[in-house]
Formats: sequence, structure tokens, C-alpha cells
Amino acid sequence: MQSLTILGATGSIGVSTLDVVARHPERYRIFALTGQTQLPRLAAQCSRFQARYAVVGDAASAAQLASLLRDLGASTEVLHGPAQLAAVAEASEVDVVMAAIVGAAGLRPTLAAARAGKRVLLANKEALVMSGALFMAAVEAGGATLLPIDSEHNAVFQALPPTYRRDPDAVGVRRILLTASGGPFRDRAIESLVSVSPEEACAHPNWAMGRKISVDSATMMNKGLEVIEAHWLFGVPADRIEVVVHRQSVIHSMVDYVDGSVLAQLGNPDMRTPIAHALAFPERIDAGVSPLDLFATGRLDFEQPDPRRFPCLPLAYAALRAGRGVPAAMNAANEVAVDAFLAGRLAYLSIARVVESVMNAMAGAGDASLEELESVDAEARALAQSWVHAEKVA
Ligand SMILES: NC(=O)C1=CN([C@@H]2O[C@H](COP(=O)(O)OP(=O)(O)OC[C@H]3O[C@@H](n4cnc5c(N)ncnc54)[C@H](OP(=O)(O)O)[C@@H]3O)[C@@H](O)[C@H]2O)C=CC1
Ligand SMILES: CC(=O)[C@@H](O)[C@H](O)COP(=O)(O)O
Ligand SMILES: [Mn+2]
Repeated sequence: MQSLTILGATGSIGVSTLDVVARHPERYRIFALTGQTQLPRLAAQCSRFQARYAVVGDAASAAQLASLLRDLGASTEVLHGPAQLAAVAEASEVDVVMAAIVGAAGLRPTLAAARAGKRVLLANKEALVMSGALFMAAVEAGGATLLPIDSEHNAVFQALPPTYRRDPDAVGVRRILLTASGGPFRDRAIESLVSVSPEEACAHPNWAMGRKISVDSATMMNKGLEVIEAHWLFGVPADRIEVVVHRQSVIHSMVDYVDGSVLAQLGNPDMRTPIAHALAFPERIDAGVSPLDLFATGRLDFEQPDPRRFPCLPLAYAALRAGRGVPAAMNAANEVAVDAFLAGRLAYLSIARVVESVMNAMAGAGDASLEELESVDAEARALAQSWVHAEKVA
């Protein structure tokens, strides 16, 4: 029986994780669930899965959640604040931590799980993008097992040899091919992108996800973050990570070997597959996902990404090549810009402009410590807010 903490239980990944867990009550029990704003959902989850702890952001939310739990007759203990978030990730009773908080807010608790040597199931790509070298050093020092949840990285993990240790040349890996759906605007006239709404940007053609990652998929910043994520997870340099637009999202990514073999992982676009894979690894368990029907799929298409349509993708490659604190600055600027776009305070096309402006201003950002990275994050957010202001409304 494995004891599990889910950071971000109320979100899209959190809900899918609990769906898989519910199919295997003999394998997994819930230690802690965390959420931020969706308190009724968190209360219902705690009650159903008999969570020992729930963690929310502040004292007011904790009081509200405690009252909801009382009404449900649940005995879950309610905690709040960033220190408690880290505490339920590193607790000695915990075996597995699903890191599914969105954005930089997930960095500290995910890092705590890595330092404590947990099996870390990483969905929160922003945490790794922000702190790549430091995070991977924490995994190593803590003796953690890091398993990718992001569908592309989970696919790459499955297509690599089981003994793979972040050295592509040691096993004849030539390139990693990350697939990208192209998002909701892949076929739309570029000139018409000036007027897209948050609802249009969040209408992903293949995946049901949270709003932030959905906008990132539309701009292809998601793929940019994933290029950086792949670099850190698999030790592959930027020029050996290629993005391939594949509109069906059936091939989740590929590994190209020096002998000409290309290994891919395929499946229906359903996050319960990589979640179940990482939960049970190296075993396989039922995820509730229907079998892939290749006849219904019919065809698999591949295209090159157009940098004019998706300017965030080259920005992310530039951030990876610049290194040190620049990916953290880029990530923070993107979080602020996407938030402003979703709130109707920034035009869609200005997201890339805000990110680029902040990256230019912070080209010398450092990454020597967690504190330095957090100050880069804070400075980039402040700069991005001023650029959002300068770009004005949608
Ligand atoms: N959804 C998907 O299919 C995929 C997601 N990912 C990655 O997984 C992560 C989660 O994505 P997704 O589930 O879609 O996102 P959602 O927005 O659906 O969920 C985010 C979760 O984080 C919580 N949260 C938000 N802000 C804070 C905060 N400041 N402090 C603590 N908790 C917070 C939310 O709580 P509440 O809802 O209660 O406010 C919620 O539980 C992201 O990093 C994303 O890039 C990667 C691949 C696929
Ligand atoms: C499900 C998942 O892993 C997302 O990151 C997905 O890849 C988004 O699709 P895009 O390929 O459109 O970014
Ligand atoms: Mn992905």
C-alpha cells in the first residue's frame, strides 16, 4: 500500500489522479490533498478518500474547509500556508507525491518532496523550468525517483531504455521529438489572432486541462516550457530537442536513435494514462482509458511549427540557451501575462511581447540558490506587470 500526497488535488491533474487511485484502493491510500480556491470540491475529495490532512492557502480558507468537512462528517485535519504545503510533501509517512499545483507556487513543496527522497510525479513543469539545475541536484541528493507526468515526457520516458541516466550518447539517442497539437489556433489566419478571447484560447482541440496550460498550448509556450523540461529531465541539449506539430495528439512524443529507429508512445489523449504509468511504474495498471482505435484515428499528420504563429516557442529555446535564471524570468513573465490575458487586461498577441521584453531586461539573471531564483521570479513578475500595463487592454 502506497501513501500519497496530491499537491493541487482540485485541478485537472488532481482529479484525474484521484480517478486512477479510486480504481485501485488496494494499492493507494491518500495522506494529504491540497487546493486553493475550490473548497467544496476539496472537502468532497477528502471525505471520499479519507485524507488525513488537507492544506489550503490561508486561515480563512482553512476555517471554511473545516466547516465543510464537519458537515460531511469527515475527520480530515485542515492545515494552511506554504510551510504546511511542504510539510505534507516531505512527511515520513508519504511514499508518493503528485506535484500538480500550477505555476511557480508549486516549486517549494515539489522541491521539499524531492529533497525528502519521495517518488515525485511531476506535472508542475513550471517548477522544473524555474529551477532546473537546483531541482535536479535536489532529486539526486535526496535520492528521489522523478517520474514525468507531462504526456510528452512520460512518452519519452517510456521510449528510453529503463536504465537511462540523463546521457543520450550513452544509449545512442540522437534526438527527442516532442509532439505539439498546435492548439486551437493552428489553422486560424494569423491576422485574426489580434482579437481572440480567453474562451477561444482555452478551447483546446484534444485535451481538457486547466486554463493556464490551455492558454500556453494556444501560444505554444507550453511546448517551449516542455523543451526546457525535457532538457532537464533527460539531459539532452536544446539543439537535439525538436518540436513536431501533430494535430491528432495520438503520438505523445518520440525518441530518435542513431541507428535510425524512432520509438514512439501512442494512446488516446487522456492524462490518466501517464498518471497510471507513473503511479504503478514499473508495473502497469488499468487507467480507465479506452483502447486506442487506429481505424477511427485514420491518419497521423506532422508539420513544422511556424515561429510567426507561435513566437513563444523560439523565446523558450532562447531562454534555455541563455540558461541560469533566464528560464525562471521567462516563466514568471508568462504567468503574469497569461493571467492578465485571462482577466481581459492584455491582448492575446501581447503575451509574447511581454515575455520577450522581460527576458531582454533580465538577460543576466542568476540561479545560484533558491532564494536568488525566487528573487528573479519576483523581479520578472514586477517587470511583466509594468509591461502589461504599458501594452494596455485587450
Ligand atoms: N491538465 C493537464 O492535462 C496537464 C497539466 N500539466 C501541468 O500540471 C499542472 C497543473 O495543471 P492543471 O491541473 O491543468 O491546472 P488546474 O488549474 O486545473 O489546477 C491547478 C491546481 O493548483 C492549485 N493552485 C492554484 N494556485 C495555487 C497556489 N497559489 N497555491 C497552491 N495551490 C494552487 C489549484 O487549486 P484550486 O483549483 O482549488 O484553486 C488546483 O488544485 C500545471 O503545471 C500544468 O502545466 C501538465 C500536463 C498536462
Ligand atoms: C496533456 C499534456 O501533456 C499537455 O501539455 C498537452 O501536451 C497540451 O497540448 P499541446 O501539444 O497543444 O501543448
Ligand atoms: Mn504536455
